[in-house]
Amino acid sequence: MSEKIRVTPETANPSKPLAGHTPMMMQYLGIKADYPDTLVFYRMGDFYEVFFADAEKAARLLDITLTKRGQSAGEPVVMAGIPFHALEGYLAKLIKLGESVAICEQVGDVATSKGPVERKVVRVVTPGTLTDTELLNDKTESILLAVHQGARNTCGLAWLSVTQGEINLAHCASDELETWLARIAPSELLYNIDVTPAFEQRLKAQRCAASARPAWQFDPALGARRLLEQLKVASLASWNAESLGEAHAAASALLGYAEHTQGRALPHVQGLQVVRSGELIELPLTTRRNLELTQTLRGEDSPTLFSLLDSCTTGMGSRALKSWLLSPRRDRDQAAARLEAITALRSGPQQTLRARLKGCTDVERITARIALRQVRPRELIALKDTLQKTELLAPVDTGLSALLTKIFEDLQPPSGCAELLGHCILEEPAALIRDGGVINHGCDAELDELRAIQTNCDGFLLDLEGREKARTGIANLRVQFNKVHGFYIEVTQGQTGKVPDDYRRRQTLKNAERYITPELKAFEDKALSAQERALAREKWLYEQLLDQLQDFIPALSRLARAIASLDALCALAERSLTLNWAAPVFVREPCIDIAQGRHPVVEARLAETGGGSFIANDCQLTGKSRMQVITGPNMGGKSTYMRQVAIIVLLASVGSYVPASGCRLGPIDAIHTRIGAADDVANAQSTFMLEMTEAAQILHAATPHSLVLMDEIGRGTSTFDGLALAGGIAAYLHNKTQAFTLFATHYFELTEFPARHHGAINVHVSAVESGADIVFLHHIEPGPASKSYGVAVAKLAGVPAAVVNHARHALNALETQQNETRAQIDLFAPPPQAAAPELSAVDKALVTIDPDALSPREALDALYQLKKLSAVA
Ligand SMILES: Nc1ncnc2c1ncn2[C@@H]1O[C@H](COP(=O)(O)OP(=O)(O)OP(=O)(O)O)[C@@H](O)[C@H]1O
Repeated sequence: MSEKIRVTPETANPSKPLAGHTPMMMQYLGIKADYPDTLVFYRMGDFYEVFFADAEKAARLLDITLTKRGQSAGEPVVMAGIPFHALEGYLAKLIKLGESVAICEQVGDVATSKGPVERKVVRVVTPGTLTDTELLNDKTESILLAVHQGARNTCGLAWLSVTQGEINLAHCASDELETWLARIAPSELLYNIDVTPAFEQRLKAQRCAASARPAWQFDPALGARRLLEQLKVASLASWNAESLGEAHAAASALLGYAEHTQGRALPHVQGLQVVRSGELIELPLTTRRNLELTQTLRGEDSPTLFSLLDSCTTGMGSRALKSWLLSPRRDRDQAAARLEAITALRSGPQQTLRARLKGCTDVERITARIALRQVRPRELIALKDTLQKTELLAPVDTGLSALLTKIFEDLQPPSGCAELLGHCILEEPAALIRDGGVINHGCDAELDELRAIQTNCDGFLLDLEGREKARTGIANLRVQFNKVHGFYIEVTQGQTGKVPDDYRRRQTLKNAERYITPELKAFEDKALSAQERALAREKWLYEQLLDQLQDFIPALSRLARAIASLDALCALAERSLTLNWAAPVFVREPCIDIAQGRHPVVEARLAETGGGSFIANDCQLTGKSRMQVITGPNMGGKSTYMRQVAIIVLLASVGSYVPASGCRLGPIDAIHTRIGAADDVANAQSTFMLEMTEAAQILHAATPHSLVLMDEIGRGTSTFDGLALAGGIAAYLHNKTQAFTLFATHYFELTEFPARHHGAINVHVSAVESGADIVFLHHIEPGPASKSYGVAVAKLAGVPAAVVNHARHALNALETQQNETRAQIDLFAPPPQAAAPELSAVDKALVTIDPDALSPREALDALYQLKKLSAVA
């Protein structure tokens, strides 16, 4: 019965006058006017309905049927609906598509209301403010970010995950915005409607939902006030956050929007963190992508560095580990503390602890849901079990680790919380409080009594039946119940003469009469209302329990953080043991000194597929020898080697053990990568343009403390162009930037670079020829590669023999020709100074004139002479 229905402009536009609409449509349109850009799900009985333009959109996105019913203001009402119990599934689909949904529930009393029952939007579900377990990914935060475009090319940022308890603030230069967005990875972002079109364009280019909010919401003074109220403090001084006016403006919009979506304040958000440029090691988006930190180049979750590392037993641990991996700090205090903790855990306790952590519920998200009063009964039981479990997480031998000592201090479950939950909630409660069957027996006398009435019902009726049979002498008398008529005593027609006076007729059937007595009526009133009253009582008691639980929120948040950190540290300890990793050593002098390093993901894949063992390689970059020019055949292992160096540097900076037999690491401020080239068609950038844009960004941003990976720069254009550019870029990195650089290239000419640049050396990946075939040894050796083996690799790849033969002949011919005509080109010579231009006749004449030695007459002559010369020129 799907019928294609068009929405007329009249009904599509809810701002039109409401006159002429049915009362219900008036109510709907009134609510919709407050949510013009959001799908409104309007509760009607067992369905959520969407109307008019929303209905068209929902029908299209959700593949549900569009229908037309009745009339309102002379127009058919176009609508689509979903059953209320299937809400989660439809929400998940819409959120994935970047849509937001306002959930409008019936809040008034159906029995007493005149006209449509009162309805209200109770929450707005948006991609960046998710709290439902079913909609959230266990291992990823859903982050809401507000961006404020400030004066003088600065931006204020404020972000949070509604299921965490912390607000983050930052200021950044406008041109660093994309780097920050890559780091924060928001699911939804908000910006001031008054931003410049160019700025808006940059925000919209992000792959997340972005919406413009009214300018007044980005008010610094309002933001500062909101922060103080939220954190319940008198000043932001202890975070050094007083002067971050632009971030305050962003925080104002952020908190306003988050509260608006939840329909209430966020009492669990009580932490603040100020993230400052320069505190973190830069990991630009290209680096995250190229190193496949959390996503493969094809956009999958595995195999990545994170999927390899993440042996956490809880979602909280996985999320903490991911955030550690993506935000290593430049100062190494945090990394050193983690390293110390991992070392202590490796010596034994990690196994016991991991076994005990297994099965811990998501305390962090449940805590947020308690604060937002959305928690479900079964989550509370899971929380109780976890609290009892954490009591078992007695401090292990923490060695000298201050971090572990602190974690064990915070692991104490809040006293009385588990007991309260055990006392109040049934061990196996119903899924939703609205169904009843949640509150424990013995928790509330009134509820127990109401439940007793229901339980004792059968006994009472049997007893009454027995007594009435004896009183009336009617042997086949029955006491029964049906939904329409309630309780009754049924007497067959032949026996009605024996019925006593206090029997009142309720219903006459063909063969029987049905009666009620005062005693049965009194019981009926009590029994029927008992069920309803018990349900209402349970709901009320649940609300009371939520009130009581609010006091535990700070302690529960602390506990959640402690479990998350312990789990992440245990996972890193386990990985280091299983994968045979070593502890890095931090040193002050500039260096990246790796002994027998491996690429952990390639190594794991080789082990999995039985593809042979991984060949470990050293890498030494020091203050004096900062650049390696890496040559060797395709498939030889250049990219793998470069990536493994970056991954080892990153892991060490996070505080993890590393896949090597040893690693000494000096200070690092960034990891830049320029690897591979895929056309960014979406942004209309050609391969070469993209390559040069990325290279330019690196040349501007890198410092002597940065690690730079350059893989085959210049190959996107003609050989000469590419070679010349590659040479220029290498020289700039070597002379100006002085970053630690791994420079892989197929241009053999670049192997001459180290001869002219004292900070660079040649290395190559080894391969040997056996007949016409090639064997890769994947070993990094000093010196340049002797040849490129491109044709041999093509043969290996299955290129037809005829093509390979043709190529081999052509190659020989080309090499001979080149040797004969090779002119010595000095690729790395500085560009010549522009030759001094020749002097013009006027200039030459001017040189001969000495104004102080001329008489007025001579000066006039000279002037005429100059005019004449300039006319000739
Ligand atoms: N050290 C190693 N030990 C074992 N196998 C390796 C090693 N390095 C690389 N390999 C294997 O060789 C394959 C090719 O490596 P890689 O992509 O690094 O080569 P490449 O020299 O960068 O090639 P190209 O120049 O074509 O990009 C890898 O997928 C991996 O399977």
